[in-house]
Amino acid sequence: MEAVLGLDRGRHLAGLQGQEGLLKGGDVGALRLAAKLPPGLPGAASMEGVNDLILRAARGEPTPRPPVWFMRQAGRYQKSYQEIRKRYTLPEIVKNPEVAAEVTLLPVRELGVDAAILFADITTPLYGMGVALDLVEGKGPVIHKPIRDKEGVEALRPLVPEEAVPFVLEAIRLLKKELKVPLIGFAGAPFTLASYLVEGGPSRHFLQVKAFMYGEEALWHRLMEKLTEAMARYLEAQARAGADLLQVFDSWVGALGPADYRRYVKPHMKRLFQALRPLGVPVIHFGVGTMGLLQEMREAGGDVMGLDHHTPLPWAREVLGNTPVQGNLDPAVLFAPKEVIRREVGRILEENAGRAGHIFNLGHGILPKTPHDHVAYVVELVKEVAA
Ligand SMILES: Cc1c2[nH]c(c1CCC(=O)O)Cc1[nH]c(c(CCC(=O)O)c1C)Cc1[nH]c(c(CCC(=O)O)c1C)Cc1[nH]c(c(C)c1CCC(=O)O)C2
Repeated sequence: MEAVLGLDRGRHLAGLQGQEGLLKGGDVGALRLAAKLPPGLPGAASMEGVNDLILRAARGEPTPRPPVWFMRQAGRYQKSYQEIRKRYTLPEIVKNPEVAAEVTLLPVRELGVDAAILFADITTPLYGMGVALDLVEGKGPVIHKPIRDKEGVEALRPLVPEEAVPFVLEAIRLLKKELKVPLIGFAGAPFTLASYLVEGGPSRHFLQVKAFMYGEEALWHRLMEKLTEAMARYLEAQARAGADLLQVFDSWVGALGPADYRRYVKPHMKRLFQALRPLGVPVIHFGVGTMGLLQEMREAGGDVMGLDHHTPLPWAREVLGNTPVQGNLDPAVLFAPKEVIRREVGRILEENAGRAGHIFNLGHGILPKTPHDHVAYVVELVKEVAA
C-alpha cells in the first residue's frame, strides 16, 4: 500500500510546484508563513510555508482573493478516482490510510484548490458505534437495523476514536506530511446521522425520523446526546491528529422548520460546538435547504456558516453580520457552458463585494458526472481575482 502514496509523491510535489509557479501578484502573499495555531495542536509545527488563505478567511481576516475548495471534491467525476475505485470499495479506501490519503490529494493536485478534505464518509464513525451498514452506489448509506426504539438507542456504543477509527487518524497524519494547503476534517451532525439511523437510508420526507422525534421526545434527545458526544470525540481526535479546520455537515436538517430546530436539534448543536471551541480550530457549519434556519444555526455555533445555493449571499451577509460564509455556487452550474460558469462565479464574487471572510465553494457537493475541466475552470476564475 505504501507504493500507492510513494508512487504518487513525486507527482504530487511536482503538481504543487507547478501550481506555485503559476501564482501571481497577491497570491504570493498567500504563501507567507501561517499564523500561529493554538498550542497543543500537532498541526501548528507543520504549517510553515502552507497556503493559509482558508484559515485567514475562516477567521474573518482580509485575503487577496477568496480561498476555493469544493464539497465532495474527491469522487466519481474524476477519472483518477474511478481508477482507484476499480481496485477498492469505498470502505476499503477509507480503512486504508495510504489510499485514503492518496484520494484526498487528488483534487489538490488536479485542481489546485486551497484546502484538502479528508476522504471518509459521514457514516465512517458509525461502524465503531456498533452500526452495521452498506454504502449503496447511486443511493447512499443503508442501515441494516434502523433505530426505532429504546433498545436500538441503547445499543449505540460510545465512540473511542483511537480504537474505532485509527485509520482516519493515521490518514490525517500522513496527509499533514504531504500537504501545502490546510486539511479539513469533518463529521455528520447529529440530526443528519439520526436521519440515516432512524430512516434506515436516504429519505425524501423524513417521516420515520420525524415520527420518532415527535413521538418519543425523551428517547430522541438520548439518541441526539449519544451522537453529539460521539461526533465531539471524533472531531476532537481529527484536530489532534492534525486537521486544520473542521466542517460539520448537517446536510438534511433543512427538513425541519425553525421551531422544530430550536426544540429538537439546537441544544445538541450548541453542545457540539462548545466541545470543539477549546481546540482552537475553525469550524464550518453547513446544511442544505437551511435558509430559514440560518440564524438559529449561527446561534448554535460555528465560525463559518456554509450557504447552499438557495440562500442569497447578500441576504446571508445582512443576517450574519461579520460571521464568515462559505459558498454558494449551484453544483448544476458546473454542467453549463463556460460562459455561464464565468457569469455565475462572477455574480457570487460581486455579491460578496470583496468582503473579508468568504470561502468560495458550491452550495452542495460536486455531482458524479460533472465535467472535470469545468471544476478546474471555477478554480481559475476565483484565482483571477488576485491576478
Ligand atoms: C450525506 C452525506 C454522505 N456522505 C457525506 C455526506 C455529507 C455531505 C453531503 O451532504 O453531500 C460526506 C462525504 N462523503 C464523502 C466525502 C469525502 C470528502 C470530499 O468531500 O471529497 C464527504 C465529505 C465520500 C463519499 N461518500 C460516498 C461517495 C460516492 C462515491 C463512491 O461510491 O465511490 C463518496 C465519494 C457515498 C455516499 N455517502 C453518502 C451519500 C449520499 C453517498 C452517495 C451515494 C451515491 O451516490 O452513490 C452520505
